[in-house]
Amino acid sequence: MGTRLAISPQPIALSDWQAESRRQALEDAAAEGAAANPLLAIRGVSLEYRSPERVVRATHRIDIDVHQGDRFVLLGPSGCGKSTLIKSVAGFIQPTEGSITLDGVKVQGPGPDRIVVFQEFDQLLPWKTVRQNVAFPLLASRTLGRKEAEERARYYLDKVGLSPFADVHPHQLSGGMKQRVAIARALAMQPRILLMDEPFAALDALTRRKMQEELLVLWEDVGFTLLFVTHSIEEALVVGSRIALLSPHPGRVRAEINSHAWDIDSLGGVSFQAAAQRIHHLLFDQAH
Ligand SMILES: Nc1ncnc2c1ncn2[C@@H]1O[C@H](COP(=O)(O)OP(=O)(O)OP(=O)(O)O)[C@@H](O)[C@H]1O
Repeated sequence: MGTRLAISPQPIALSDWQAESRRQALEDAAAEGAAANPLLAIRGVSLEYRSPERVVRATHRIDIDVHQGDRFVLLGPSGCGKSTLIKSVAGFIQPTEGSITLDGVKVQGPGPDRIVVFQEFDQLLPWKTVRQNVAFPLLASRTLGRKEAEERARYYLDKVGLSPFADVHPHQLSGGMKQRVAIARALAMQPRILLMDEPFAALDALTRRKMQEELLVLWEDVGFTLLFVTHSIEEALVVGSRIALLSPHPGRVRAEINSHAWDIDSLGGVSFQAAAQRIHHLLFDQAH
C-alpha cells in the first residue's frame, strides 16, 4: 500500500517514513498472525431466520479465518447474508450450525471486543455532543472513568480529524462526519476487531472515496483488525487486504482473494480493472 493523503478537516496523515514503517510493522504482524491461530475463526456457520411460516437460510456453512491486522472484506450480492454474518460475529444472532470464536473463545453474545459501525447516519445519540457520543460507551461499559474516557474520546476524535467539532451535536454534522464520529467511537473502545457493515454506502461517491482513504490512513496509524462488508467490488479491492466472495442466497464462500496489491492509487489501472473483472466472473458466473 502506498502512502495515503488525509482529506479531512484536520489532516490525519503520517509523514511518509512513519506511514511506511507503520505499514511494514502491521503487515509483519499480520503475517505472524497468519502463521499462528486466527483471531476470528468462523467455522461451518449457517445462519437462519425462523418464523412460524418459514425458515430463511441466510448463509450456508461459511468458513473464514481473520488474522490480527487483516482488513478482511465480505463481498457479495444483495441478500447473500453479509449483514447477517457480521451480526452473528457481533453476537446478535447465534448460528444454527458451526461456531464463531474470537481469540479461541466462542462468541455467545455481544461484547466490547467487537464493535460494529453501521451504514445508517442515526447511530449517534442526538442529544449528546460529538465528544460525549465517543465517550459514552466507555462510560456505560465502565471501561474507563470520566476523565480517562474524555481523554480517550479526544484522542480518537483527533485521529479522525474532528477535534474542532467535539462540542457540536450530531445534527450539525454532514453524513461523512457522522460516520467519522461512529468510527472514532468504535475505535475508542479498542475492540479486538472492528466490524463495519457497508459504512460508506449511504454517502455520495466523492465522500465515499475520501472515507475509504481515511480508513486506510487510520488503519496504518492506529493498527486494528477490520471485518468490512460491501457489495462494491471496487470498494472491496481498495479497502481489503483479503476478500471472501460470497455466492447469492444463501451465502457460501465461493472464493478467497489476497488483495494486498490494490489500493486507491491503483484505481482505474489495468491490473485493478482485471482484478475487478475476475471477481465479477467469480461472483456471477454460474460455472464457478
Ligand atoms: N430479520 C429478518 N427476518 C427474515 N429474513 C431476513 C431478516 N434479515 C434478513 N433476512 C433475509 O436473510 C437473507 C440475507 O440477508 P442480509 O441482510 O444478511 O443480506 P446482505 O448480503 O447483507 O444484503 P444487502 O447487501 O442487501 O444488505 C435475505 O434473504 C434476507 O431477506
